[in-house]
Amino acid sequence: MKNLYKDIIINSQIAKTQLAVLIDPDKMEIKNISSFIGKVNRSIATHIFVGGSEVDTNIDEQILEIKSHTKLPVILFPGDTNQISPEADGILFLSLISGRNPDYLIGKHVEAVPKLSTTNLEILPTGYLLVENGKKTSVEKVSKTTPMLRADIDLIRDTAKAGELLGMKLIYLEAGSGAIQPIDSDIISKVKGSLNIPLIIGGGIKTKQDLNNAYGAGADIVVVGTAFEKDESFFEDLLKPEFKITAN
Ligand SMILES: CC(C)=CCC/C(C)=C/CC/C(C)=C/CC/C(C)=C/COP(=O)(O)OP(=O)(O)O
Ligand SMILES: O=P(O)(O)OC[C@@H](O)CO
Ligand SMILES: [Mg+2]
Repeated sequence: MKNLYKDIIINSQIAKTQLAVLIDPDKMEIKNISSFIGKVNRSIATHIFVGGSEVDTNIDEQILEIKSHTKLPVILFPGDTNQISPEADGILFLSLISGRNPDYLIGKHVEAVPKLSTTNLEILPTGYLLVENGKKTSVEKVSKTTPMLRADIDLIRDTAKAGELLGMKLIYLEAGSGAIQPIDSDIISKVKGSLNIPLIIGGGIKTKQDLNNAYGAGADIVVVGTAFEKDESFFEDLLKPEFKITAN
């Protein structure tokens, strides 16, 4: 049994860099998992997230294959209830608090309960906020919600804080998969400044500079998916132990 949340808190307290590699099961062939995970293992990655806005693949089989090649924790990042797998270690139990679609605020969660009750997944209640990035994202389409405006920083901060006050254990600021502009540093630092729980940042992070900006502004965990899908050589920039975060 892993202590996923406890470890995230400890790592945040000791300022250990936490990087989650996002695997979208529809974009990963089972035969390529072993080599991909080899690269993940040699990098500074601390977590593997598995999920997508829409997924058709047999996710159990993929997770078993991932777990046979790594000791890193595997956490579900589900766009829907069909992505719940008992083979993972935990699940980001996302509530899309930037939107006002009841299905994504509480509906899917009620639906998920019977499935979750037959698993040992560690549940990580997560307030999930979608912020505009310059193009329409899959999450926006699937959830039929509007992202928050980048200029509405105080509203983003207050929405994240409301999530914490409701008892959520993590806040995830999402620019959207393949975002043109990742979440701005000033949004990250303002949100982080008001929170007492860890902050996850994702969407459009594709360079070391983007990573440094996010960590420097206060991200506890950064999520990278598309950049590795497009070019696995990005892992070479993130090899341990050489990689060091340089805060701005
Ligand atoms: C409670 C359960 C089981 C599910 C929660 C359902 C909720 C509220 C989801 C939040 C909204 C949502 C659709 C999140 C998806 C997050 C995700 C994994 C995005 C990654 O998107 P990609 O699938 O990579 O998009 P592209 O295909 O465009 O790259
Ligand atoms: O695919 P990228 O752009 O890295 O985004 C990761 C994640 O935040 C998407 O939901
Ligand atoms: Mg994607």
